[in-house]
Amino acid sequence: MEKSTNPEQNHLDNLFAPSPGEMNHEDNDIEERQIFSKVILISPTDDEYHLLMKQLKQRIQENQGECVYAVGESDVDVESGLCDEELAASKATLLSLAESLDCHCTLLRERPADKGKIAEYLIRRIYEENDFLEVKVAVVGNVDAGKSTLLGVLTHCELDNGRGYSRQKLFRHKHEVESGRTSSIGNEILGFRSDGCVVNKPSLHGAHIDWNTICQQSSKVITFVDLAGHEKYLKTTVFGMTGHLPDFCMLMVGSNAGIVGTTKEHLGLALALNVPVFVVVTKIDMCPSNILQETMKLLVKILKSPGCRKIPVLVSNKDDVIVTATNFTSERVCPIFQVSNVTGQNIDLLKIFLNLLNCRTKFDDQELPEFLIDDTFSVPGVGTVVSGTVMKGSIKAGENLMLGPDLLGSFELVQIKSIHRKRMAVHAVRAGQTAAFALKKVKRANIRKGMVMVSPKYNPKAVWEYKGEVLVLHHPTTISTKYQAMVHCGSIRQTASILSMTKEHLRTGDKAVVRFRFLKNPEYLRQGTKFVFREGRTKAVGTITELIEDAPAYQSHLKHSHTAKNRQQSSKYTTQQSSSGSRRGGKRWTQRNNYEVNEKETHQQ
Ligand SMILES: Nc1nc2c(ncn2[C@@H]2O[C@H](COP(=O)(O)OP(=O)(O)OP(=O)(O)O)[C@@H](O)[C@H]2O)c(=O)[nH]1
Repeated sequence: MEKSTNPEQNHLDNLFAPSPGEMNHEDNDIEERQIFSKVILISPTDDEYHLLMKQLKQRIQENQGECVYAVGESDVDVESGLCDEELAASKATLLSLAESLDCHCTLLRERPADKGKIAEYLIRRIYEENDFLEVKVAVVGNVDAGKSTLLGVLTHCELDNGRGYSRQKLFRHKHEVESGRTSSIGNEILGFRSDGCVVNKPSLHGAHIDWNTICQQSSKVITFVDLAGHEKYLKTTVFGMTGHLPDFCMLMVGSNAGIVGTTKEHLGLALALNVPVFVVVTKIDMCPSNILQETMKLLVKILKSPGCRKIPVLVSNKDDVIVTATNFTSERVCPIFQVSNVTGQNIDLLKIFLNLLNCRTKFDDQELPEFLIDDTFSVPGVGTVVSGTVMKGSIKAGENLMLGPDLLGSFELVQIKSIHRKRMAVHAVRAGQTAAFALKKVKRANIRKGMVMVSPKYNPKAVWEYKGEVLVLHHPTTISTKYQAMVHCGSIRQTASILSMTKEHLRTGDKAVVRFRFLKNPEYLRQGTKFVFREGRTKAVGTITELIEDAPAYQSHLKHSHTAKNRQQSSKYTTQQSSSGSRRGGKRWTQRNNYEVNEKETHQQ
């Protein structure tokens, strides 16, 4: 079953909203024990069928469009499992339920039980043509771990030659092609149909993969945020982890090189930001088994250490994939894959795992809109374009939103000319989706990463100061007041100074409530947001606990802001020139109107 093209069928949101009749259904007539029994699907009565439908609908809604359903398993039965005939009858009921809810039902596996078998099915919503579920995976790991290569292999469905063939398809800058080293943030997409099959196909004659086709045919799209491995690009990597709001982190380790360079740093960052991690150990085709064993031993030791407290699980077959994927968000499980990009060993297991990953954050599209900007572009013929993530509500083309804060902390009303989602023109986007907006009458030079676009009803305010609960992950000596470091919070990246703290000094491992002040301009923050505070090897993480709205903008800051604004405006001319041909501006657009995010991000250190 492919994506639904029937408009009648496509009102899935309506379909998924509980109808009043259903809510009033006499659920109590059916004993709880009965409805949760393992035999309920074999031959349900009408009432039971309706209740099963309601339960399934709820599970799918709670899990953002899909769930794994185990037939023959139940908490209320003493013994689990069904015989073949019972499983077949249960499957027929499940298929009928799934079809009524416009979902696809795919068998994941059958496993032996106390009595007979248990069958696990993936029930996934069939989305309308331009809609799909989005899951973001940040790809981190040391230089040469094989990050770009694996992404090339996964998204272009072609194996590597061990000499950089696959990564050539992904590099975004000439110097990257020459050095073989990623320096910027890049995005790649892998689409899955509602039945779990991969949509991406090998590209003919090295052509770029067609995002439009992938998105149109997919029910789930995994966006990989490929982050640089080299230490000198750490700032870019931290920005990718905080600003691109990944659901999961894929930590890559070259089996022959082991846990070296930035590997631990990247793992620590993911743990600090509470992003679930899975590990992919590459190059197993060329690694002697004793070296592979050593790498695995050290990896497991680090993951189990008190700082990580993970439960490492080596994934070596489909059963392991299903168990780890279905327990991934809730448990401390850390799946480990051993793959070869050259022979393709275990790449299929990784794809099944990715297919089962689900978006971690629950977004509310009923609230007023809020959009976080993580990049800006100047597109010839289109104008200024901003890309980022819709955090709340839904946003339509033509809508007016408040854009800000500028260097003085003000917001201005702007109109959205048009919207792209994964390079496709769409009329609207909703919470949880990434998007690019073309803006009317706004100069690119006046927009920075970390700015937001929100509903005027929020009456948005920027703050110079905030308080946060901070944990120091590493500092060579002690941190005191007046200490300055870079704050990364969402897409915000600005130096801040410590004004006060609840302890006199902070050392590695210390916790305190710290009051920060931005040095350059006020920012739009939200309570509860996580942030990273770093400078060189010093690293601290925290959560914003209080926004100090009445903190003054000192005269010196105002002056600074004015000069910065003037400088920005004078650089505008150069930026616009560069966008119309020169490569120095860093963003060259090869295709008109093709302005979705991610492709080119030039911020290097
Ligand atoms: N034999 C073998 N070679 C691999 C494998 N994976 C990657 N390589 C090779 O390893 C080299 C480095 O791979 P990259 O993908 O550029 O590594 P990276 O982690 O993206 O490196 P940065 O972009 O610098 O962070 C390339 O020459 C790849 O062809 C593998 O599984 N087996």
